[in-house]
Amino acid sequence: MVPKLFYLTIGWWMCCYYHPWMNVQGEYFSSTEQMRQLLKLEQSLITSLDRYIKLHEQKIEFLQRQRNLLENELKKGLKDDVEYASNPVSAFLLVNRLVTEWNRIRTFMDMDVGAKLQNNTVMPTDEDVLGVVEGLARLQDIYELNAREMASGKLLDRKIGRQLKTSECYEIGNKLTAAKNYRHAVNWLRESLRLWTTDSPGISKVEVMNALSYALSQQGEYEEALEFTQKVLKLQPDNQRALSSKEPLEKWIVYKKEHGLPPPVPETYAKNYPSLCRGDNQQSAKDLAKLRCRYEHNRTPFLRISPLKLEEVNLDPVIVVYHEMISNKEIDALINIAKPLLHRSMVGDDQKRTVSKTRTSSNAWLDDAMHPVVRSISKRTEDMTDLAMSAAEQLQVGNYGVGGHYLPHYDYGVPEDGKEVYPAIGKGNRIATVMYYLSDVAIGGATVFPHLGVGIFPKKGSAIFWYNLHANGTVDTRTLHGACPVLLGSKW
Ligand SMILES: O=C(O)CCC(=O)C(=O)O
Ligand SMILES: [Fe+2]
Repeated sequence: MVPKLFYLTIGWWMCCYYHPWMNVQGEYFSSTEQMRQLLKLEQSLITSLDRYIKLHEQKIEFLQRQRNLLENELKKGLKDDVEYASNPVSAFLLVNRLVTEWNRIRTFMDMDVGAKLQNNTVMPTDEDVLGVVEGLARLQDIYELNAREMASGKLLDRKIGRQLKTSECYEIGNKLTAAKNYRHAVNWLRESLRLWTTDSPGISKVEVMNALSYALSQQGEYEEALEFTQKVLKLQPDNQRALSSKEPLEKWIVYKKEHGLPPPVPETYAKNYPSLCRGDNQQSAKDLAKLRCRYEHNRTPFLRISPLKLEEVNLDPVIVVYHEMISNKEIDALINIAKPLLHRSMVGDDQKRTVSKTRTSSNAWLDDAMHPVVRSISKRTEDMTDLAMSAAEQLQVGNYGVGGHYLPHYDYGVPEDGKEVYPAIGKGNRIATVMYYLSDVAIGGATVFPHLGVGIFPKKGSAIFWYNLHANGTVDTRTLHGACPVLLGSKW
């Protein structure tokens, strides 16, 4: 007799997980803070997968027990099948088993265990993958990093990670190809091929060579592309991808010989920008000799009690650094207030604000009313600049992740004739900028002024100040400035 175990409805796998803290909105790649959420997401996916596996194991165990009971019954029948089949009671049991019990088993087998892979957090998207890969290519450009060194886990002579595997280099190369960044794709695919051994899991040499051939061809390197295609065909004469690219490559080689090709367009940056990012200050020795450090102690009553440590960085236009302007405690408070408000930074004016590759960071706007620390920073900024904060915008907190940057730009706006610059704010143009560094950055992340040859590296607690406009209110184009990509660390 088969016990009616199936009647015990399987309530124990009806459960639901929910992590309220995991509800970040997309665009993870734009800051370290958002990327950090992804580690939490992965952790919860693992927990959820564990649960799913466990429930499946329980389901299998249960089915196994049922199977054994049914088999015992069957064995009894087979022992004397004629008798079993002709006995009205056992005949009933047989038919009943097949109709009822086996149906239950079938239903049970199809039953969901009630656990799904949890993704109540917004999963990162292809756009995030692209963002990270573009950030990586940008870092390679600006900091002159080659794929082989990066793959070995080194960053400018610092060991920061493990050696990458052939499949990981292949992944990066492929994503760069998808981003049409063939120059970097070629280098990563070459590295993948160099690292390839017969033990490399998950990736065949043929796949790498095909990918490399394609990226090379997109760079106009048809000859080498063809060499790889031919190597593929030697290993796999019927490889479809190689077969279909061979002929076009041969044609392109002939075309290139006859007509030549336009040179590839290199990534262009404002003059001096990459070298300033790498730390090559370009002020003349004569200009540097005029710069001073001093205490500012007599402009306001507050400064008498608490003088400010000022370092001149440039005299015309004036750029200064104030040291030790904000305490670690205040920084922690500001960051904590900003964290839940962070979203992808925009560019443009009030009329048209958009997400742009020229600025990859996250930011949040804080109002004085939100917290005493915001008010106190506003007050301090007033003491520092001698400018009234009544005409200032809210405090903006920004966070850049690895590869995050802000290409050279002006902080002032240039309105159409007769129009207000920032109508939504209605306070005229941005006279000056004050920027507090709320973190150190392990490598990179400088604020640079390409026209002036000035580069300032973030130092936690210091603040920089400059005027965007001349004293007569016209714009000062020498204030072009940008935030270099963060190479290692998180910039606040
Ligand atoms: O992060 C920096 O170093 C510069 C930021 C900046 O220029 C801006 O937010 O306007
Ligand atoms: Fe700026």
